[in-house]
Amino acid sequence: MLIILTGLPSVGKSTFSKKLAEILNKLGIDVIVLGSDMLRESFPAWRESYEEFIRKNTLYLIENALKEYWVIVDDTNYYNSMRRDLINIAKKNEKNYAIIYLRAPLNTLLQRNVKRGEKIPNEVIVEMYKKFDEPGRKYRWDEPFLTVDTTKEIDYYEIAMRLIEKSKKKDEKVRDRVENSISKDYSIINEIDKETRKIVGEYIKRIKPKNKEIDRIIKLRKRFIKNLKNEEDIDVSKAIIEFKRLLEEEG
Ligand SMILES: Nc1ncnc2c1ncn2[C@@H]1O[C@H](COP(=O)(O)OP(=O)(O)OP(=O)(O)O)[C@@H](O)[C@H]1O
Repeated sequence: MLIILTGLPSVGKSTFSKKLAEILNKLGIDVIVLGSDMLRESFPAWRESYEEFIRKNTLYLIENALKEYWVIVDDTNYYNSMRRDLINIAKKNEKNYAIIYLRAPLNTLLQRNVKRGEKIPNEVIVEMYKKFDEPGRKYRWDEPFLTVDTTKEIDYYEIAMRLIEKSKKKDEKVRDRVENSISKDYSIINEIDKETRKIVGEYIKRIKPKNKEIDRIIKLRKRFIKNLKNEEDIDVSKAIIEFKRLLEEEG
């Protein structure tokens, strides 16, 4: 299992990793916490030119560890491309993965950062906060398994149990198949949604109903789409015929 943490500096990723690893270890799971800071801090000084080496070798370490152990990635994983690289490692090795998004209000981050000596200037955190690529906002694959507010009490035991539960589920390939079929259903409903809007438009033009009746027709269409979402194996043409019949009968 690959646990991908993401969150801004000072949100509490290292604290969280350590505590979660301790609980998982107590529950009998061999787990290692890895992050790019391990390599970064092994250089006596920081240079931009080291960053590519650090990135590549952190991924290399993670992939090798994942073959044997659970891995918690203690990194900011600021861009969704970083999370995607990690997910690809999990998939390649047929392991489950879970993104855990740690969050806290900006003020809390700044206060914690000052308290630990402001190694990163507060202005940098403010800029990062503004631009942070929140997990799941753009892509479904990037959706967090859990979002943890680090200003509240964290139930590590509950989190560990949920991760163990997830690790027992079928591998990512099966999950991908399920996700693909969900997105297929979604695009079918979209198509029916568009088509029924057109039908309603033409119907209204033809019949010229009063305002009150128009409202009822609009509601009828909405209800039809809503009910469709609970159905399996939706057929576009059958659904359109059914909607036209409904409109003629109840419209
Ligand atoms: N849940 C929490 N409640 C209160 N303080 C916390 C919490 N988690 C972490 N802290 C404090 O916030 C500071 C930053 O924590 P930590 O090093 O775990 O953050 P981080 O997200 O790993 O930061 P970075 O990305 O810069 O390494 C530390 O001083 C830590 O004691």
